[in-house]
Amino acid sequence: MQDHPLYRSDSVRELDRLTIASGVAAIELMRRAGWAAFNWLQRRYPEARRICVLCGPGNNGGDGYVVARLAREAGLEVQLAALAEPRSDEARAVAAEWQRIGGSSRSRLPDDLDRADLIVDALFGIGIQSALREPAASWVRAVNDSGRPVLALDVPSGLDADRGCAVGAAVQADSTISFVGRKQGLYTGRGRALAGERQFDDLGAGSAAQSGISASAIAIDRRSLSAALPKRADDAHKGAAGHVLALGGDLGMGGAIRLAAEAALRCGAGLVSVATRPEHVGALLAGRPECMAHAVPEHEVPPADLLARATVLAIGPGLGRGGWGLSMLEAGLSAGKPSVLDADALWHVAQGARPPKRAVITPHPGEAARLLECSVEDIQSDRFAALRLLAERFRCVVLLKGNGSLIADGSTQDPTPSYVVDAGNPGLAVGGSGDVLTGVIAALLAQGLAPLQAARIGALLHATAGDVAAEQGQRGLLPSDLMSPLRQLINA
Ligand SMILES: NC(=O)C1=CN([C@@H]2O[C@H](COP(=O)(O)OP(=O)(O)OC[C@H]3O[C@@H](n4cnc5c(N)ncnc54)[C@H](O)[C@@H]3O)[C@@H](O)[C@H]2O)[C@H](O)CC1
Ligand SMILES: [K+]
Repeated sequence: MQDHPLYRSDSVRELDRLTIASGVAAIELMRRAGWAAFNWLQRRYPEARRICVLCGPGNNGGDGYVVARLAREAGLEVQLAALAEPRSDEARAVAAEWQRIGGSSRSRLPDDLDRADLIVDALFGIGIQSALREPAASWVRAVNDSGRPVLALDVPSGLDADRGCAVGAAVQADSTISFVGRKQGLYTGRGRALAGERQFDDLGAGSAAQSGISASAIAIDRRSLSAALPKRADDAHKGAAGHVLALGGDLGMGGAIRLAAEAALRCGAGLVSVATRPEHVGALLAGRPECMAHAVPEHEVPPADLLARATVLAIGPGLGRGGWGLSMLEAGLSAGKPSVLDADALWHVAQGARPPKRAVITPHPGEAARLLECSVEDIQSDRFAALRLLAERFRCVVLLKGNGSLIADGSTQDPTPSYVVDAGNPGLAVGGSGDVLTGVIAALLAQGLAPLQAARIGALLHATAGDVAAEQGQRGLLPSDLMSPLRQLINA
């Protein structure tokens, strides 16, 4: 599995401290950071000639002085502006090395920032915990307004490296190179967007695991897929891959349950049944005859023998918030089977319905806000904290959707790490995309994956399919466009 451990800033500081205690001088770490950043600069921006390095008062700024010196020694045209004098001994030392080779440092932002080929953001790293004060905030806004590519050192300045949010102004980076430990806040929410392309260098620091420092989360990407997918035996028969029963599709929302059912088929479920409004049965069978469709009129529930035959339930796509939807949900929950609860099923959960232990709930930030009785801003201001609260409250597997979806398992006593899906793009933020995800996870549950694994791999599969589909453009990406890449990836 290509899993990357992610850390909170305090753990990275501890690793930093242990590395220094092991005999690597702090200035040596800073020089290594500068070297790693300059090497990345040369690889990623080979055409850049005019570099503007912006240094802050802390050690992030120190990294910037090293980059400026290396760039000047390599013959690039380098301007350096310092927000304030460097504060630590090591930052002062590398600033002196910059001056020794003739480098100057102005205290005002260059007024020709927009003529730089590249801006190096060495203003702030993991040392901020609140909205940037002035003049830092104005410098950050000027950087973003310049329209020039930005290489951020360690963390885009202004971003909270633990929560993945920016309370005030924050740099929009083209790429970010982080040091020593990957910061969790760069992998989800706004942090994933602000970081741009991420690069990492451990600076030769000891591995966190060896130092007893535990990861706060684990990032999984498409390279994790093939090892984790359920394998199909050569003599497999359709019953071996389970039977998904999808419940939903209230009046006017027949497409949602169709998308979930088709995604379940495309991801290898052996049998897929749909229980939906009578009005949708004809169209559903015409469009996807591989499904079995059962009409559930008003005031009725899915037949007991159908619920008994299903191995997995997918409840929620187009379910609606009325009595019909609630009775469908209650019938499904009474079956006590591994279930995926999404969309309006979560609305009913917010009203008091309880997910079973072997459930996966898949709220987007708005649904999470309703479940936790807070605002969407609260959710997005610390997605990791929101995930833990949801897992603890509902005691099941939670998939918090969004840029860098998060997964945690609240059904066990011992806390499992949070998983971060390092894939996906804004093209997936369209109606129907969540219905497809519900079908994907249901298919993996039906093929025997445990709820946590089905949620992790299902979310990764769905996001990666979105990245494949987005190769033809993010705009106009329809959830139906995911079906073909899903089929390719599930057979990878
Ligand atoms: N282990 C590693 O990852 C390595 C880290 N290095 C670099 O060092 C920084 C962390 O340095 P630190 O001095 O602790 O913090 P910053 O450089 O981020 O700056 C903090 C600086 O900023 C001032 N400040 C704090 N809050 C605000 C605010 N809201 N508005 C304005 N100013 C603020 C505060 O006074 C501090 O002086 C890390 O990110 C790496 O880049 C090592 O060099 C390599 C190993
Ligand atoms: K920075």
